[in-house]
Amino acid sequence: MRHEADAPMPPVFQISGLTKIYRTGDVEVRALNGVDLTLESGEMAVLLGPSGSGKSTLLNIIGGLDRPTSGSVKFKGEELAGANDRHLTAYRRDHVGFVFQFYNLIPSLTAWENVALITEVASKPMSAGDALALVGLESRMNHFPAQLSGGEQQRVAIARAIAKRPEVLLCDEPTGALDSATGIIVLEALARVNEETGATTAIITHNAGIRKIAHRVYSFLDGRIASCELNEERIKPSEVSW
Ligand SMILES: Nc1ncnc2c1ncn2[C@@H]1O[C@H](COP(=O)(O)OP(=O)(O)OP(=O)(O)O)[C@@H](O)[C@H]1O
Repeated sequence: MRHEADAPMPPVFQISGLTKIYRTGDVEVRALNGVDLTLESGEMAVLLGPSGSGKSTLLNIIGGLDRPTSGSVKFKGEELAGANDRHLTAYRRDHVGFVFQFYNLIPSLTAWENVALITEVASKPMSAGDALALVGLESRMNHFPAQLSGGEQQRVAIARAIAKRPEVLLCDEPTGALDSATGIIVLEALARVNEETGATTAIITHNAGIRKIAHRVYSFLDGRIASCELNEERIKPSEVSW
């Protein structure tokens, strides 16, 4: 007899046949066209592909910000595709941290206050200080965003995203606005967060040089997955050639 404890853990995300069609008047855009994709617990995945290939659409759907037209999105075995607004809001609040290209920090609050704003409403957060220390900003906690570089502001945004201890960290072009040296520091922060918190991490990028820091790379083309590679050997962000 099989005991429950022996049952294999479902992947964090199991996505199959995912389609998203945007309709504006008579114009139809098939942003995703039958995507199958898996993300295992704790893995770091890079999503690569040209502009318009569907990467952000996929990230928004797995983050519960948008709904597919058809197909299945299972989060730890639970179907999200037909979830109502309330369910999706609870899912995002409890499980998902987002990092975007632009940091969206509140200018009148310090780094610590920007993070603490989130820890105040989360159920089992780490402290704002611990979250900022994880991204190497312990000495900048009392600075306002205008007193921080772009890379430091992005690290505050990462601290804010992970302070509630999400199981999933979704990053849409997190280094898109940064020069290479700063981008590498931000990737180092993401790799450290992934290792130390175990958050399953997906990073969208246009920069193919970043692919080798991931466990797995999904390449998008025209709303489909053109290829999926597993990296047998990963490189450190400091070894990325930009
Ligand atoms: N809200 C929307 N309404 C209509 N079309 C949309 C919408 N969002 C995205 N699209 C279209 O869907 C397609 C996929 O867009 P998506 O943003 O997912 O691509 P992407 O790979 O993330 O591109 P980029 O790298 O430029 O961000 C594009 O043709 C885009 O114009």
